[in-house]
Amino acid sequence: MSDNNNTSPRILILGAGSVGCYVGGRLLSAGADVVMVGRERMAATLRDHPLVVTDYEGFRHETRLAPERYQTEPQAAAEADLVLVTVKSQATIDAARQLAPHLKPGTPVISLQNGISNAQRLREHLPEATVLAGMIPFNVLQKAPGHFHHGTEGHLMAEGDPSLAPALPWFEQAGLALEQRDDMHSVLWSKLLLNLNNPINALSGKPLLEELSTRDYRRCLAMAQAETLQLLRRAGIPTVRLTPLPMALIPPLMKAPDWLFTRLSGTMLAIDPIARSSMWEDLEAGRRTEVDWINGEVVRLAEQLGTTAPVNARLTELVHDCEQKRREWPAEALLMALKQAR
Ligand SMILES: NC(=O)C1=CN([C@@H]2O[C@H](COP(=O)(O)OP(=O)(O)OC[C@H]3O[C@@H](n4cnc5c(N)ncnc54)[C@H](OP(=O)(O)O)[C@@H]3O)[C@@H](O)[C@H]2O)C=CC1
Ligand SMILES: CC(C)(CO)C(=O)C(=O)O
Repeated sequence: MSDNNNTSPRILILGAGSVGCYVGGRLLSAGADVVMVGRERMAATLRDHPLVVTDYEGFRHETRLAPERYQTEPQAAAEADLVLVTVKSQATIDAARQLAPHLKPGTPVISLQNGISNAQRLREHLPEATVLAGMIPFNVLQKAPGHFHHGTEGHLMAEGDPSLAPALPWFEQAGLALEQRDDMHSVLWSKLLLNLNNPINALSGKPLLEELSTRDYRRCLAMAQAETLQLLRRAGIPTVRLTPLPMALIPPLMKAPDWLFTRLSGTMLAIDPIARSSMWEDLEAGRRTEVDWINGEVVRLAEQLGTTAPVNARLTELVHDCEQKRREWPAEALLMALKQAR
């Protein structure tokens, strides 16, 4: 039972796939006024199945969605008091173009996406909205049709703005506290350091837990992260701690032998054994991936600094190759390919 006596602002989620349905389902569990906008494929799933949201701490909420709660056209954005954009980075510009004709001026729009530049790209196409960068740290897995499971720890973050005030209690009550930050650029780069595992996970073809339990895959990740940390230092971009360990200590942890890694990694390895990265899901579905907005951001940062990022550039190429022709990379072969790139 909600102890929030206020009327919920209308929260519209644009691009309701894994993250959008999970966040939407949690907000609905608190009684918030949520409309999700996504594809007919997902709308059909949610007509046939209840929306179930669960988390690693035992939370479960199940609801039969009224048809108006999951729509396939963006017109409902006209009534929105807050928009959460949860499309993949390759779909950001299209999403902005779809929102633009409908939004009331000043509507807060949070990019709840991976990558560095999504909020800026939304801002360019939504000049009258209040676009805020956001960050979702945890893994969401569609365990069964319509069942979205939040498998790892961490809480939502977004750029602070007074326009968020009416929505924040609803996030809190939904168990999805949203922390307002004034250092989102650092937060996004720190999340990106973790997302450098996405291409390695996608290329491995293995669940996250199995991939991260393989030292040579972790060595690949350490190489990509060390290259990025060096560039961030040169660019004067500080990192923030999103895991129990400071970001700078993650590459040495990744390189550790299995017995030491298992002992030191603690909650970082508390991952559902079937969970995969969102990039693996794109490759599996034959879709273009987000690699240009993950490793590609590192390559662009290097270019701005007048240098190169060969490990991240090679990972980008390998993922693009896999988008054309699917193959799985054994750990040793991937490590060799990255060492040759340096
Ligand atoms: N999944 C995860 O565990 C995590 C994901 N993230 C990040 O969150 C973001 C969302 O990821 P995720 O939820 O996995 O992605 P999904 O692909 O599961 O969800 C996005 C959905 O939006 C749909 N879509 C795209 N464009 C539009 C549009 N214009 N109108 C309506 N629907 C649209 C997509 O359909 P279609 O595919 O047909 O285009 C897809 O169904 C990404 O940036 C990701 O990196 C962050 C942390 C964890
Ligand atoms: C949570 C995490 C890091 C899981 O890989 C992710 O962001 C993703 O899959 O895109």
